[in-house]
Amino acid sequence: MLYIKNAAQVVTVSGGSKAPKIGSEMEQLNVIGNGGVVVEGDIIAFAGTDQEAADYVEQHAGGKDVKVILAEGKTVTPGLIDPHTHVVFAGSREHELALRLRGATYMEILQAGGGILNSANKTRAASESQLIGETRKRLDRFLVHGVTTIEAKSGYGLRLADELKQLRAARFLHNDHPVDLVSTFMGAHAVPPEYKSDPDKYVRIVTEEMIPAVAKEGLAEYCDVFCEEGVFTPGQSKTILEAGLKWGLKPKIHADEIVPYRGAELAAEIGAVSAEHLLRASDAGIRAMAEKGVIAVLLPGTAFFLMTKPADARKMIEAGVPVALSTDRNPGSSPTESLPFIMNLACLTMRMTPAEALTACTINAAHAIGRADRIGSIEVGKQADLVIFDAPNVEYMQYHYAVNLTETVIKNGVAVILNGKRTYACAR
Ligand SMILES: N=CN[C@@H](CCC(=O)O)C(=O)O
Ligand SMILES: [Zn+2]
Repeated sequence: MLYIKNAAQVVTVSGGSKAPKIGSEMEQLNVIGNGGVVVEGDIIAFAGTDQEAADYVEQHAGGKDVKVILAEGKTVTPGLIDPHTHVVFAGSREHELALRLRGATYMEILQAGGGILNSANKTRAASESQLIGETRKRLDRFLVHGVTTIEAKSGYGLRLADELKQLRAARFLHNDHPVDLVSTFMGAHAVPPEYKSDPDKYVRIVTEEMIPAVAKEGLAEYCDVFCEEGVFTPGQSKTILEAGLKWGLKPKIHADEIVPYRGAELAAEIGAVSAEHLLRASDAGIRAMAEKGVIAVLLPGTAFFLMTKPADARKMIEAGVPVALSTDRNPGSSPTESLPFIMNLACLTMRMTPAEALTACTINAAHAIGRADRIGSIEVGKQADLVIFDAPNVEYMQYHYAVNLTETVIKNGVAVILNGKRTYACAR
């Protein structure tokens, strides 16, 4: 039995397990002041005031060993969830930052054969074990920032064997690392150079060869596509996502990131689980997403790193679109594992409130990856994924920005980071 004792705040984010929180619900964190949480095995057994928690422990411990973690002056939240990453790749692309600072745009770099295609070359050349080693370090960093579950997309293989290699690396790490990974197939991340003159042929390879192979091996739950001018058209994107659906892969879409391209509209039309980026989404697209309950996964770190205006989170929340947040961890447009910093940016650059930002990184993020029945809130019976932040309240977490306040991380009932120190065998 594990007893987190006397926290300044236990921020449960309860009440959203059936449907994502929208509008003013995103503000409702259901905070317990002077709270306690009790974990039995890997499950949350009790959450309430510390007095109630102490009574629960007395009544239920029954001679069992009780490990107590003191949380005085601290804030306890659900484990943070990142619903959009491209974490499995080889190498890095720091030279592109210098190019962009000298005036090149992200899309110009891609169109010249760099960007995603640069990472694809490195990922194709890497062995599965090399990919696992590089990705493991990134997962270690996610964990020290309080992130206990992430979504992970393929899309740096861009040919069958290498897409499968990425997804198998993700599956291996899901079983081998404390962070849980939920996989998405994104063979349609870019058109590889060998199909530059015939992108439709590549679309056919994605739909007729890659999707069936990924589905048959059970390597992904979702299918995603980069629907963007100069990458995949809305028509090609629809074809790919419908092929995914036929094979049981639920649709997600990179939409309206660089230019308005009717991606939000397409997400609503095909009933996507989520549409991601949305920096240039149209008003009609936002309305359509709200009507269909499509989750907006917003990535303010990407706008920050690409030095451009972020998505209009306020408009989306006011329209009733459920909003989630993510790092977008990838080597080109967002090389960070700090989801807490993304929450800071959501407040400081998109005017989300501290409460909305936390909802967006917990229960709404859980819905975006189909896990809201098990994670995303502190409720009895849910998986014991919890974080203790060295902050007296949620507002403080967003105010003391760009600093890692994560102190202790409980994953499946085990303190994998305890007072800032890893307790599991890790890469470094
Ligand atoms: N925009 C497309 N894909 C990624 C970036 C991938 C990369 O640059 O390597 C994103 O979500 O930002
Ligand atoms: Zn992305």
